[in-house]
Order: sequence, then structure tokens, then C-alpha cells
Amino acid sequence: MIPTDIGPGAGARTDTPVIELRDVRMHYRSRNSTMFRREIVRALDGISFSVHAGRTLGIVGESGSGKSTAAKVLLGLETPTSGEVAFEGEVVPGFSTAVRRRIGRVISAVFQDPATALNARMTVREALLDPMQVHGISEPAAREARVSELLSLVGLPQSALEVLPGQLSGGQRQRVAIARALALDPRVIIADEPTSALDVSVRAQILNLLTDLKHELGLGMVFISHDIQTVRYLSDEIAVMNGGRIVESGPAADVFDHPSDPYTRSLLGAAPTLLGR
Ligand SMILES: Nc1ncnc2c1ncn2[C@@H]1O[C@H](COP(=O)(O)OP(=O)(O)OP(=O)(O)O)[C@@H](O)[C@H]1O
Repeated sequence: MIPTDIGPGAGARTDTPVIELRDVRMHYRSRNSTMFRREIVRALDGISFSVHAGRTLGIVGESGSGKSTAAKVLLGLETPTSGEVAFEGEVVPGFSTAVRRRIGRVISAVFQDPATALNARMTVREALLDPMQVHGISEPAAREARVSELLSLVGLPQSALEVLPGQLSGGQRQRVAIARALALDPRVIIADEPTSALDVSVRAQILNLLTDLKHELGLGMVFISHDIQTVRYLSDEIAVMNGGRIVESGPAADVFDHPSDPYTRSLLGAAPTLLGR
């Protein structure tokens, strides 16, 4: 049984993956199903990978390949149809509320659109305090100090504290969303298309910020994108997904320099596209 009363990372060995998926399947009833015809979507069809502190795993694949579903399983938001999820070396016996809370303290997420991730009526200060209040972390004074620290970590001035998200630029909003994701001092951040909703001019700044934070804080990262060049820039290891499966994985340099799967080659533009394969 996973203990729920200890702090993030406590007892975990550094060489133990923070989280690991083993032959995970996630099957949904298709949205095209009717009363007479039940169709199943194999969003994940037997995938395995592990996420380590201090390393970035890039997950790349076209729309519908199962990337976001993998993220939801990692975050404990979906219970897989079959397979195992091991969290800090122990197989998760079931996704009870206590287990989800524990995962939520150690793994957090940054999504595509910071405008929807942040509550429009909460100031930046409130948005950053919120996760600490929800999880009952520290005393009020320590929380306030942490809020200031978080702003500095993501390169925002303290004057941003009393501002509402709508008064910020898209890039600044994503910085706030990243600061919020860091509030509980997680070991892993799942970044699901974190730059796709941003202006091209600020994308590189956000990618650089994520890379700096990974090194500074020793964070594990799962970086999800349909854009293989962005994934190449950030990742230590890569998993290429197609149709709910990992068709190729390994160290980033190997996958990019010597892609063995035709689908990876098509993503890299070295072969005709194999959409629908
Ligand atoms: N709750 C659900 N019910 C039914 N089908 C679903 C559900 N969630 C996802 N799917 C289906 O599972 C497949 C994988 O979806 P998923 O969102 O994981 O892909 P993705 O690679 O993240 O795509 P995108 O880049 O467009 O977000 C798709 O066919 C999708 O329609």
C-alpha cells in the first residue's frame, strides 16, 4: 500500500523512477458508439516507460496518438483499463483519493492554454497560494515567502502578485501556470504542449525556462508535443507514439540520428507521411 502521510519523494531512491507505466492499456467507449453498436478506442494499447528525476522524457506523436491520455494516467486522473503504474517504486494498487493526492504532490502539470488553466478571478498571488492551501502545506507566512520565491523562479517581477491573469501576456500567463505547478515542490512536471497556444516569439523563452528549471531543481519532466523538433531540443529520452503504442523509444540522439521506425522517419520528414498507419 502506498503511504499517504509522508512528504514528496521521502524514502525514494534517486535511481528509482518517480513513476513508471508497465504495459498500460486505456480503452474508451468510442464517442461514435450507438445503442446497438459499441466501439472501443484503444487510446493506449500496451505502453511502458519510466520517468526519472532530473531527466526529460519527450513523448511525440500526431493528434490522437494517445499522448494526453498517457499524461492523464501519469497524473492519476485516469485509471488504466489494464497494466501497472508504479509510483516511487511501488505498484499503485488503485487510484483512491488518497493515492491521487499523493501523486498530485509529487507530479504536477502545465497544459497548453494558461488562460484556461488559471482562474480568471484569482490574482497571481491567490493562484500560487491555492495549491499550498488545498494540500495544507506550511504556515501562512511560509506560504507567502514561497509565492515570492516561485515568482522569481519563473522570472516574473514581484509587482505581478496582485495582477489578474487577463492583465498578463500569454507568455507571462504560462510563467504563472509553471510557477503554480512548482508550488508543491514536485519531482516531476508533465508539460503537455506547453507552448502551442503561445506566440512564436515567446515559445523559445518558455522552453528555455523549463530547461533551466529542470537543471536548477533537478526536476523530471515529461514533455509532450506533436512537434518533433521541439521535443528534440528538450529531451534526454524520446518515446514516439502512434495509435496508442510506442513505436520507437530510446536516447534522444539515437532516435533522431538513427530512427528505426518508418513512422518516426515520417515525423522527421525523412519519409512520406504515414498518417493512419
Ligand atoms: N474520454 C474519452 N472518451 C473516448 N475517447 C477518448 C477519450 N479521451 C481520448 N479519447 C480518444 O483516444 C485517442 C487518443 O486521444 P489523446 O487525446 O490521448 O491523443 P493525443 O495524442 O493527445 O491527441 P492531441 O494531440 O490531439 O491532444 C483519440 O482517438 C481520442 O479521440
